[in-house]
Amino acid sequence: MAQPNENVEPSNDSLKKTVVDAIEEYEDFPKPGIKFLDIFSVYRSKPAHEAFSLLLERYAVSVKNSIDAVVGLDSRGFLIGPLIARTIGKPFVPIRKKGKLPGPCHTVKYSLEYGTAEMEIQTTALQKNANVLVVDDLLATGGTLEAACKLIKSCECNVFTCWVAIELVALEGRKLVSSPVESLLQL
Ligand SMILES: O=P(O)(O)OC[C@H]1O[C@H](OP(=O)(O)OP(=O)(O)O)[C@H](O)[C@@H]1O
Ligand SMILES: Nc1ncnc2[nH]cnc12
Repeated sequence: MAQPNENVEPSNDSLKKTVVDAIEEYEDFPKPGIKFLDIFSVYRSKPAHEAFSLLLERYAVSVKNSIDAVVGLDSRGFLIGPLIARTIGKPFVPIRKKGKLPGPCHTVKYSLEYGTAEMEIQTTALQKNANVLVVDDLLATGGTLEAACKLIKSCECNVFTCWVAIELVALEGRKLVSSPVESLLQL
C-alpha cells in the first residue's frame, strides 16, 4: 500500500535546504579575510548532489523557450552549465581563463573577490544574436559575471540572465552586473 507522501515531488525549498546544509565554508581561503564557500562539498554528498541536480533540471525547463545557448564560467560553472544545457537540448559553451581555448578568442580583463584575471570565449562559439544563459557557482563582487557579459556582447549576443547557485548578498555583486542576475541561494 502507498505510504503518505510517496511519489510526491520534493519542493524547491526542501531541495535547497539539502543543498545549503552540504555547503562547507573555509575561513581565510585563498587569502586572509575571505570566507570561501565550497560548491564541491555539495557533490560529495549523494542527497545534496541529487537535490542540486533536480533544482538545475527544473530551472532548465523554466528557461528552455527563452534561451539559445548556455555559457558556463571556468571552472566551477562547468559543473552546472552542461547539465542545464543537456536537460533542454541546447549547446553548452565555455568561457575559460586566458590561454586555454584554441582558435581566435575575445579576451577581457577583470577583478574578482581575491584577485585579477583574464577570461576568453571563442569568437565563433555562439551564433550571432543568440540569447544566452550565463551560469556559475557563486556571485561575490560580480567582477567575473560582468566580464562574462562583456565577452558575450563581444560575440554580438544577448545575455538573457546570469544564474548562480550561491549569491554572497553582503558583497552586493549584482550591482556591478549589467544584465539580470538570478541566484538559487542567498547566503
Ligand atoms: O563575483 P566575483 O568576485 O567575481 O567571484 C566569483 C568567481 O570566483 C570564483 O571563480 P575563480 O576565479 O576562483 O575560479 P575557479 O572556479 O576556477 O576556482 C567563482 O567560481 C566565480 O567564478
Ligand atoms: N567567497 C568565495 N567563495 C567561493 N568562491 C568564491 N569566488 C569569489 N569569492 C568566493
